[in-house]
Amino acid sequence: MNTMFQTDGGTLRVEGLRVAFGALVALDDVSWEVNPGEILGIIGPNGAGKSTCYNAATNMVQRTGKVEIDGRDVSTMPASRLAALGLRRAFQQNAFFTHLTVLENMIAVIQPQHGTSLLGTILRPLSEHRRAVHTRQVAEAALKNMGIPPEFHHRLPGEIPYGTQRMLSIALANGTGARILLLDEPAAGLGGEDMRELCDRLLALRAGGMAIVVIEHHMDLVMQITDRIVVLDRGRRLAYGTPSEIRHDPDVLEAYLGRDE
Ligand SMILES: Nc1ncnc2c1ncn2[C@@H]1O[C@H](COP(=O)(O)OP(=O)(O)OP(=O)(O)O)[C@@H](O)[C@H]1O
Repeated sequence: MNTMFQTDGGTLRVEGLRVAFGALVALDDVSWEVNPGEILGIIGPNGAGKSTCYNAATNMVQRTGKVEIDGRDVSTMPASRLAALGLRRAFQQNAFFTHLTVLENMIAVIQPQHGTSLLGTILRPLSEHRRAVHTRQVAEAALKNMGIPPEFHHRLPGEIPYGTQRMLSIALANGTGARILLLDEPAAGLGGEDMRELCDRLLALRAGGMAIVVIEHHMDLVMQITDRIVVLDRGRRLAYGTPSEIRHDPDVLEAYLGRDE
């Protein structure tokens, strides 16, 4: 196994999440957890509350309920500090700096941990130069780990194939130091070969110890790679279990899997 994938994964646990937008209860008493080396799937019909779950878990929306990382209550911690604890989120829309190359995007993301400073460049130019070279190497390795080959590193994100763009958005969320990754429909718009590539990469991240949560509409992918699944329906947790348990759950079959979507 590629040791670059090794990570000190974390445990994210949410308990009794509740979010209301006026009279609409978008999330009602929802609990789940994901541990190092696990993939948790969140599924449900449109409007079931999946994205709101992420917003609630990352303290980006007003809610009640509890969020814990490694047993520590982080319910009131700002989203930026959660990122420093290793909780990272990749959005469904590929969010890149469109005028920077693929490599520059990666460097921008990892700069806080590995980067150079203006003052340092003026006062200690040689050591800052070494740091810049090191940052670039770390960025190149992070891109290669997500299957983004060197020939794309100097292109703009909009110029690389769509499947590779999806990998780039995961690589950027991962950056360095990610321990828990929240992915929003990572397979959206992907074809067969790209889908297989995505599965392989996610399984490699899991094998390296990362805790991963995926919101996903592609049932094949969810059933294939997840350890546990949360099924949401109209803001409530309809079922929670292994793929096999979910596949045979009568409530799930009736409410979601049985529908033509
Ligand atoms: N900021 C908001 N203000 C008002 N209502 C909202 C807001 N965000 C979400 N909702 C509502 O909350 C419910 C849950 O939305 P959410 O986006 O979490 O669903 P979802 O399961 O992610 O759906 P999809 O699969 O379509 O992305 C929906 O009824 C949605 O319209």
